[in-house]
Amino acid sequence: MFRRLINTTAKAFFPARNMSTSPSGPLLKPCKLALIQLKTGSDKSANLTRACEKVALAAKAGADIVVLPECFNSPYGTEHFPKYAEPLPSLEKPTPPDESEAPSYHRLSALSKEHNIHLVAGSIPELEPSTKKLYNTSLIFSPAGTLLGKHRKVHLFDIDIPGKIRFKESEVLTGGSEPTLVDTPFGKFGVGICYDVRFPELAMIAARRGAFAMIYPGAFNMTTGPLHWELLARARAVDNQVWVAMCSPARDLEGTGYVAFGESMVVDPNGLVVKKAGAEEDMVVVDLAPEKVVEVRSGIPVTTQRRFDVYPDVSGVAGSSA
Ligand SMILES: O=C(O)CCC(=O)C(=O)O
Repeated sequence: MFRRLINTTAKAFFPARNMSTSPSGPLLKPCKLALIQLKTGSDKSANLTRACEKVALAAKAGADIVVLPECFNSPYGTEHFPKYAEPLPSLEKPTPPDESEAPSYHRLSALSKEHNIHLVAGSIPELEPSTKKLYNTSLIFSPAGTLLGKHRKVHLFDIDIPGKIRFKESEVLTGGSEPTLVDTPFGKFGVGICYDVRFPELAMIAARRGAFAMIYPGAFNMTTGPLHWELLARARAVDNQVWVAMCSPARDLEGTGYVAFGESMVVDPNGLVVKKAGAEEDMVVVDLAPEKVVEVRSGIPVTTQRRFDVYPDVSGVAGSSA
């Protein structure tokens, strides 16, 4: 039953037209990727303005794809999500609500268009007007400012480590129900949000459907950040022989709220950290070379050695080349 559900979801989400991979590999041309490790506060408009300024700098540095962190337009906390949430369009219903209702959407769309970049716009709290449900949502824009993808965080961050950290997103949020794969002229990439990185399936599904990278806006904390942030990024990269990008807010030890870990990073398809930020506001810029995925997969050919006769293929494309 579980297997059937996954396969159905994956097939529904990744239509056949998205299934081919170029003979040259999943990254079709050189790509400059920039992660903005942003300092955020409680003023939504100020957060957006700061994000716009930093994205402009990334574009000036030649970035093709720019990534913002999880919950970059609000403080991170269940008490804040309802107050900051906005209705957002979807691929199925692309007409956006008015600017007064969805200011973040309009500013981010204009931003990607102004700088002619692909923008993985971190995540923001979303209100679904028809159900009144709230989601933690990443919008992905094309250089024309159109919506290319929308990822609703699938795995909600519900943890309790006594004496260290308790967080329960499910008190107010609903989990998304689809993996996300975005098609661009560079090739395809998958998107997950923060806690999603702990679940290898989303990255496996994306990689086996032809992705060259997984991009995770995230906001780990001072307990699980040192434990697992880098380990998980490297694990997803080496499992799938793809690039992995993790983009965090800056660490703010002076505030009174949730303290994000920082250390945004890009990991290569060999699982090596190529570049990593510290705790402060920063920008990580990395050139992704098209030959890297091909080279790593040809040297260690796990992508062709899988045994789907022994275990199921969660991507629903057994026999695929990734
Ligand atoms: O998985 C973790 O340790 C942190 C996850 C998290 O902070 C989040 O999902 O927002």
